[in-house]
Amino acid sequence: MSTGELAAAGVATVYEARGRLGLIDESFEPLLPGRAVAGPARTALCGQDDNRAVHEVMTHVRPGEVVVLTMPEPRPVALLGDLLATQARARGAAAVLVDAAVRDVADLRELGLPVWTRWRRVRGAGKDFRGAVNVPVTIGGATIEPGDLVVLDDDGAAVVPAADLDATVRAVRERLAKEAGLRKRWRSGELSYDVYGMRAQDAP
Ligand SMILES: O=C([O-])CC(=O)C(=O)O
Ligand SMILES: [Mg+2]
Repeated sequence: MSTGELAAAGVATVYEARGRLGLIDESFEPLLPGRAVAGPARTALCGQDDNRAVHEVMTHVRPGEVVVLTMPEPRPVALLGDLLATQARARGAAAVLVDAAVRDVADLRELGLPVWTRWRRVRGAGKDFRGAVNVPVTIGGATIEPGDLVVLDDDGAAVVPAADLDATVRAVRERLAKEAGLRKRWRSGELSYDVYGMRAQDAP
């Protein structure tokens, strides 16, 4: 399976298939709604309100990666705008996940690189603190190690540890098959309330 298969399955399915693990439990706005992406994480933990580490992490980005940006206390400060995103795009990044703000939103959309962000805000970041790149980061209660698979869609974001990828792929395929079977039944008019025995249980 390709990471594309996990992207197509979607965040909710990947999370459920893993037994409700790996949810990045935070609200993100997809600047390009409708896009679904999965790719290995390339991480930067910025200094507080500072994006020097974003400049540095661009030197590491490889094609297909999801660039993950955070800072010690996420705040609506713009870590990324069109100039930095243009570098990510040129290096072949699949997406950027920003646990802070972005700006130049119209240009980011024009660029076509899908960006998920916690806030849109113009307030600029400093360039004074090195921060750290290629380190584990924690976002929305989930720890993302560099190289872990990050899945993004209109629902939000989830992470799959690199070591769990094969097992996750199997579990996702099973879940998709199960959901396809259920969808067929619900389409034909059957009701989960009956099929799952809830009506019988709730009967007086
Ligand atoms: O320069 C910055 O700090 C962020 C920005 O607006 C850009 O990348 O275009
Ligand atoms: Mg800018």
